[in-house]
Amino acid sequence: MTSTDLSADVAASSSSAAMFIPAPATPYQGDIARYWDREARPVNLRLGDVDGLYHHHYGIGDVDRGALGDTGDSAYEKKLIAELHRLESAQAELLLDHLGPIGRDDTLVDAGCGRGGSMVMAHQRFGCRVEGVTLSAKQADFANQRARELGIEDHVHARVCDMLGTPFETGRAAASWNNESSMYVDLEDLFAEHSRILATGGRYVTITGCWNPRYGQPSKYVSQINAHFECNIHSRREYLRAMADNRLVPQAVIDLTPATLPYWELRATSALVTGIEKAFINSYKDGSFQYLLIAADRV
Ligand SMILES: C[S@@+](CC[C@H](N)C(=O)[O-])C[C@H]1O[C@@H](n2cnc3c(N)ncnc32)[C@H](O)[C@@H]1O
Ligand SMILES: CC(C)=CCC/C(C)=C/COP(=O)(O)OP(=O)(O)O
Ligand SMILES: [Mg+2]
Repeated sequence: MTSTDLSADVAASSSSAAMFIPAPATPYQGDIARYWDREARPVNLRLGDVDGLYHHHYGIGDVDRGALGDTGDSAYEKKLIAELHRLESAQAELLLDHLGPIGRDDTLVDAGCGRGGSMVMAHQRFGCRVEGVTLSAKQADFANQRARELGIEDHVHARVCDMLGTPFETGRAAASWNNESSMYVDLEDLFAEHSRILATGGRYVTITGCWNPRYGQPSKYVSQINAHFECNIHSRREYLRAMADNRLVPQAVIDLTPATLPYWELRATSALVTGIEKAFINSYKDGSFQYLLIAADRV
């Protein structure tokens, strides 16, 4: 498969001046586009500055207390930022681990690509082409600028586009994913589109926060997270049902809740707190909210 095979949108360009920005499909999507256009939280930008990989997702894994050193140390906050960033990159590595065997000639699709950190990591690991979509022109510009700086703009490209209606050809993507971006869309519509673009035998992966049906209904903490990000968190049941409806058969379902708690406990001690930390910690601890990885085969 060549890099141009996947995209029917020949007019798309990585140059921001030439970027075609479609009108939002719904008023809600207009709100979300504005939200991410305006977003500039230090907890995201300062972490990205550590090594140039800019993420808008959370971290997993144990905190390396040795690397953090003494809280009284003048370099402590800088080390804390580096540690939070390391855990966020570990999260993206885990997602990439579940994409299956990917060749240099393959194309991957990042649905809701943000500033493009996961796309860069995917290209660096597999040497393949990665196409990202986001509602935010600012984020797409940022991701394309980073790709140019790294000299990988011929392989990594972001565009402003609704993930529910992409310009990608049917049945050509080797793998696709949502990294903390599926809570902005209807899951039946989302998985219908992934199912359309994926090759038969291709792999879909999501890492997401979802409410736990065992708790009963979305807890007050889940409602706080929804309000904070203007999103609509789905239940674990909805994910599995919508996948089954759309020829996506789960191969792995991993509860990452215990693995993400150390990230949140550490972040809550940082000067970069945003105020949402307690809602995540409380909802993970009371069992109303789960951090989940689901990897599914397109059959
Ligand atoms: C929390 S950020 C995650 C970014 C990225 N996946 C990461 O891990 O860094 C959510 C992203 O979803 C995107 N998004 C939300 N709804 C979308 C839609 N309908 N189509 C395309 N992107 C969407 C936003 O523009 C934003 O880039
Ligand atoms: C797991 C859930 C429910 C995620 C909601 C989507 C979201 C906003 C993710 C993190 O983005 P970010 O990195 O911009 O957020 P923050 O500024 O809090 O780090
Ligand atoms: Mg963040």
